[in-house]
Formats: sequence, C-alpha cells, structure tokens
Amino acid sequence: MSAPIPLRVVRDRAALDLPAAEDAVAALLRALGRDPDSPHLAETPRRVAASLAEMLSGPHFDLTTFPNDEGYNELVLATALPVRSLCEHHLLPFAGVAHIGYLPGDRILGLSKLARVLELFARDLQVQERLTQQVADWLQEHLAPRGVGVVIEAEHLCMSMRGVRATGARTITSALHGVLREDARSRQEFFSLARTAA
Ligand SMILES: Nc1nc2c(ncn2[C@@H]2O[C@H](COP(=O)(O)OP(=O)(O)OP(=O)(O)O)[C@@H](O)[C@H]2O)c(=O)[nH]1
Ligand SMILES: [Zn+2]
Repeated sequence: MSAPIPLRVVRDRAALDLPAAEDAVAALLRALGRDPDSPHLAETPRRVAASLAEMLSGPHFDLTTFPNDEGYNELVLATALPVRSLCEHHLLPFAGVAHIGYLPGDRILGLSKLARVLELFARDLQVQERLTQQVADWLQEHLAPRGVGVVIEAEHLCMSMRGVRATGARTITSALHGVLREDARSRQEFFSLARTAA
C-alpha cells in the first residue's frame, strides 16, 4: 500500500512565455553585436529559449511513501545522485553530485523519489545553499523522518569558465535535520558514508 503525496511545487512549462523568451534572446544577441537573422544564428533564439524552458520546468510526479512495516530504523542513503542547476547570479550551470539520506519514522520513501525531489528544486534559478536546504526541508516536512541529511558537491561554471577561473574547484554544502543534526554519532555516520561515496 502506498500513499502518494502530491507535490506543491510544480514548474509548469506551459506557464513560460517561450515567444517572449525567444525575442529576448534575439535582442541579447543584437546587444552583443551579433546578427540573430544571419543563417548561423537564425535558430539560436528558439534553441536557447527551449533549453532554458527545459532546465527551468519539470514533470509532475507523486511522492510515493510506504508504511515502515519492518520498523527499519537505520540510515537510508542515496549517493552520487547527479545534480545540475542554473546559478541565479550568472545563469550559468552548476553540476555535481548529491548524497541524500534519512532516518525513517513511520513511513519509508520510494527510492527514486529522493532523486526526484532533488530534480524538482534543481530546475530553478538557484544558489547551491538554498537548493541543499530546500531538499532537506521538503523531506523533513513531507516524510516526517527522524532525521534528514543532504550533501551537494558541485562545480560552478561561473567560477571555472569566467571570473576567478578556478577550474575543478568544488563547492560542498550540507543541510541536516532531526537526529542527524542533533546526535554527533549519527551525524558522523552520515558524513562518513557520504564521503565514501564521493
Ligand atoms: N553563495 C553562493 N554564491 C554563488 C553561487 N553561485 C555563484 N555564486 C557567487 O555569486 C557571487 C556573485 O558576486 P558578484 O561580485 O556580484 O558577481 P561577479 O562580479 O560576477 O563575481 P566574480 O564571480 O567574483 O567575478 C560570486 O562570488 C559567485 O561565485 C552559489 O550557489 N552560492
Ligand atoms: Zn554564478
């Protein structure tokens, strides 16, 4: 038996104004001294608008949970989940991996849903700290586990392709709730398992 929890945050592609986005990309190309009407660039505004729409919207899904009938009360940890998002400061991608764990309470979660919750919040203009916190907060609120831990390790193109050009630098963020925050031993177990997976 499962009880789907409807997600409240759904980024609906239909709500995006694609023609306006295409016009804006054409205007941007003009402002950068490029000719959007040239044969090479004629399709570029459409492609850029479509790729942004793809990265900023996501499919609807339910968050399926199951009763924790076996009383499993150890850590459930999904490691090396791919994560990609867009930095809200530069509109450049940041990408890496996430490790998401929880200590079950009365219910356990369909395993794929950890990756889906991550995806839900990653399809937005983000900073890595907020993305990390949003995933942890959402799981805490909807699954009511005894604890939640989220670690994200990512490389930001705004730090490697331009600006400081720190190619290969990785940023690590974490967000903890419940036992994983309060209890030193549980916290240590979570971080050492997440580190092993890194
Ligand atoms: N905290 C945080 N900062 C981020 C993230 N992504 C990008 N940034 C930073 O946002 C900051 C924006 O700083 P500004 O000085 O306004 O922008 P900038 O002139 O382009 O900065 P530089 O990248 O240093 O050239 C930069 O330091 C970026 O590295 C993120 O996910 N979290
Ligand atoms: Zn940036």
